[in-house]
Amino acid sequence: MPDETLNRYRQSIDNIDAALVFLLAERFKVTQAVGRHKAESGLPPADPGREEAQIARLRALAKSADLDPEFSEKFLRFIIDEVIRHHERMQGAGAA
Ligand SMILES: O=C(O)C(=O)C[C@]1(C(=O)O)C=C[C@@H](O)C=C1
Repeated sequence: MPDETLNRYRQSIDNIDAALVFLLAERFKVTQAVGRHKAESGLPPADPGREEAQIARLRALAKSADLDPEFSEKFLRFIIDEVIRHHERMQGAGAA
C-alpha cells in the first residue's frame, strides 16, 4: 500500500541530497583551484590553523542550527582530509 506521507518526506530528502551533491561539487571545484595555486606557490597542502578556525566556526553554526556539533566536525574533517589528499597528489604530480 503506498504511504503518501513517507513518499512526501522522501521527495524532500531527495531534493536535499541533490543540493548537497551540487554544493560539494562546487566546493571541490574551488579546492582544486586552491590545490593548483598551492602547488605553484610552494605552499603546504594542509593548513592546521585554518582548519581549527573552520571547525570552531562550523561547530558554533551547528549548535545554533540545532545540529550535533560532533557530527558537523566529523563531516568537515572527512571533506578536508579528502581535499588534502587531492592537494598532495597535485604536488606529487608537479614534482614528478
Ligand atoms: O584553505 C586552504 O588552505 C585549503 O586548502 C582548503 C581546506 C578546505 O578544504 O577547507 C583544505 C586544506 C587545508 O588544510 C585547509 C582548508
